[in-house]
Amino acid sequence: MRTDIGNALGGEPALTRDALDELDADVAAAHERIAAGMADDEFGYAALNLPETADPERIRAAVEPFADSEAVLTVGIGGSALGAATLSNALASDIDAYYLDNVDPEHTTRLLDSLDLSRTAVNVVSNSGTTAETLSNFLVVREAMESAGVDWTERTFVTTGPEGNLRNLATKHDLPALDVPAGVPGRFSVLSTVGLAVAAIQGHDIDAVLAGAAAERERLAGSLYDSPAYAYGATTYALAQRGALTNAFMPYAESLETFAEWFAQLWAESLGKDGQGQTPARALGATDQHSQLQLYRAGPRDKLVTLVRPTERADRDIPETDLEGLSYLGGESLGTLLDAEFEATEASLTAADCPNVRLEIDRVDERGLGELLFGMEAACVCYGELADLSTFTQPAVEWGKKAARGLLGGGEFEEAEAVRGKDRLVVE
Ligand SMILES: O=P(O)(O)OC[C@H]1O[C@H](O)[C@H](O)[C@@H](O)[C@@H]1O
Repeated sequence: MRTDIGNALGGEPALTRDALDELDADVAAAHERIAAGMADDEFGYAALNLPETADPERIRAAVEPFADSEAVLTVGIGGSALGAATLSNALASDIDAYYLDNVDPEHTTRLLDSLDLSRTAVNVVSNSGTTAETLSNFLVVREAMESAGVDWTERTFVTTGPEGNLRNLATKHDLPALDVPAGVPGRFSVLSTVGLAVAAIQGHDIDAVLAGAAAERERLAGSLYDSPAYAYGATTYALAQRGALTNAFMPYAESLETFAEWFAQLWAESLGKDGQGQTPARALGATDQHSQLQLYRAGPRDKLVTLVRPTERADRDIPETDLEGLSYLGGESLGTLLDAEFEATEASLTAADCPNVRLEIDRVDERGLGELLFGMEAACVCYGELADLSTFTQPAVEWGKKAARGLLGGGEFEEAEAVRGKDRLVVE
């Protein structure tokens, strides 16, 4: 992974060389903390050890019974779905991957009606084993399998922590079970059983994903000048301090669209606390040049734009044409055009003094994805250390989970009851 920072903000370099050197001293301290956490496999920091500690053999062995599937359906939400979806949506496979994360009944019904459940592997993923959306969706899927005459116990495996309803279910029905490694929060779990099982079923090279991540891990050092991951984490933090409170994450590759979703969870849930954080916005190049870019370039000066691209891709020529005004396109390729759009957006942002960061990998393949995934995780942890945040907790999300359970009668939650309907304006 390469990080290339366009360091303008409102006409001046946002980060002078002196400011960067000062920041670098803080990065050295942050790295010391991170390295100590990794050495002790502390909660959260343990995720940065996954390139070494994940066991691809074990993952492949666990999913082997499902190799004959024509599709794999993951039931999970948040960090229990987005990592796997990032990989499966980035890489082509003959085995289709589907995700049930939301509990939208129309979507669930439509999806289940479209699948041949007798040829589908079902992967139920929940670290806690208690998440209402996941367990509800699982019960619905199980019923659909039974109705279709499919023995659900033959086609289901779970990925979960040591305790909880899902673990009990796996034990009761003797389902194959993969363990969520200890100390790895959901949004940092893509390089574990949670993110890699689907990729393994789809025949992707999960060793290469881990090798890409390991290469980026090797480059974590006490200086932002030596580590593309820390360079990204430290400069996004410093730019946020200077007012760039939104980070528009804009890959120039259709295959990385879900990556932006995964990034949004990582950034929002890890860093959005104590009145701090940087709002992740999801965009896609070149499509969103024709919609969101107007705001990024000319709207409030509270943003940075992260442009992401592979430097190599399978290309496709644009046919020659004698259509008037279009001859400049003939003989070019779609890839050349996309690259020109990328460079033009970068120039456009720089010309308007909008900070922008370029992240590049060689290719959208297993290795490149491993680099980018690990790079963003390490960047996020670095940002969290610099901002003195508890990167690996999500109290605001827990509040909502408890409230939903309380409102459904699954437990008391007076705080939610107390504010229901408070200070609202209803217009009918
Ligand atoms: O894996 P689970 O325990 O089901 O949790 C799924 C998701 O639940 C919550 O929303 C957490 O904030 C997420 O970080 C987590 O990924």
